[in-house]
Amino acid sequence: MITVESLTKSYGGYTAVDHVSFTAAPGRVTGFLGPNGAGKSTTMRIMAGLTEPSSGSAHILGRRFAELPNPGREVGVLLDASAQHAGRTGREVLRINARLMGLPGSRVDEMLDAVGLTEEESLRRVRNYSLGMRQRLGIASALLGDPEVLILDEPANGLDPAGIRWMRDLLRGFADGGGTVLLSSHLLNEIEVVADDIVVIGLGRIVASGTKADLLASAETLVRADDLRGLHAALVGAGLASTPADGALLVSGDAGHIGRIAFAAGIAVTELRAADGARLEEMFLELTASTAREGNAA
Ligand SMILES: Nc1ncnc2c1ncn2[C@@H]1O[C@H](COP(=O)(O)OP(=O)(O)OP(=O)(O)O)[C@@H](O)[C@H]1O
Repeated sequence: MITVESLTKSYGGYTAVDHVSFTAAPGRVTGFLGPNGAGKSTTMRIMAGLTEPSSGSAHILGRRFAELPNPGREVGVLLDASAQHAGRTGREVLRINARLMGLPGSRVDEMLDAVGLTEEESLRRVRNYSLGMRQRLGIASALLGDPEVLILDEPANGLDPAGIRWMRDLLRGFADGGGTVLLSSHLLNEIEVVADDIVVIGLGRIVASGTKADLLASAETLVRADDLRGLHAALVGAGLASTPADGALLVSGDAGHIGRIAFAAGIAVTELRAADGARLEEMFLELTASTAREGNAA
């Protein structure tokens, strides 16, 4: 469990994180979504004890990071995959971390295997790793101590589609085993495929949070029919707002009501479903645009 309460971080006069509150629950993958510069990394750095908050708190398993008796055994953190020692081999990086945590050397092989780094790759120096390989190594480091909580900042960066799928399965398995996963991304699609809960941040403030199902649920229904014009007229005639969109209509009304109006008008419907994603995607696009206007977009 991660609990963030009214967390605020100011740099000079600039508030990078502004009264941020949310929880990430065990057994669930929580996606931390926001455009570039929204405050995701700052929030996660505070969670991992690397940055002091100006006010508010972040607790992992009920304690601040600095108060955790053996942090690596309780929380696995991946903040910047490129920050690993470039002159060491991947295997050395893991071996040193394992020793620091009092873990047997066999754990290193288990983790290399779990993240799909081969024996030969593990003997290369990290400076010669691709970004995707660094991410895998970073995830191996985070998992090494068999923690209950994972905090991963943009772990999908640099992974190819097969790698993203692998990571999704890995995080799903971790959460299904009772673990807490918080992962950040600036890409809605990345979060959408893996998260159970989503926290959206923009310009340092939480702008939405909830289950993915709730956030993706839309008040609108998408409907298609061969006679789209006729259906549009019938819906508008019945007092519903109907907007033509890409060979379909987006209608503010529930599917049953729309189906009955179509039936009464003698129009065969070819598709009728909740217009998923629209609300979150729109909100996220607006956020990205407003951030870009502030000149913060990377
Ligand atoms: N040490 C610092 N000094 C001054 N400003 C900072 C510092 N660290 C972060 N910021 C500012 O705080 C804001 C939030 O940055 P942060 O790295 O947390 O965003 P992010 O959501 O992780 O973005 P990205 O997706 O680009 O990684 C940015 O405007 C950034 O420039």
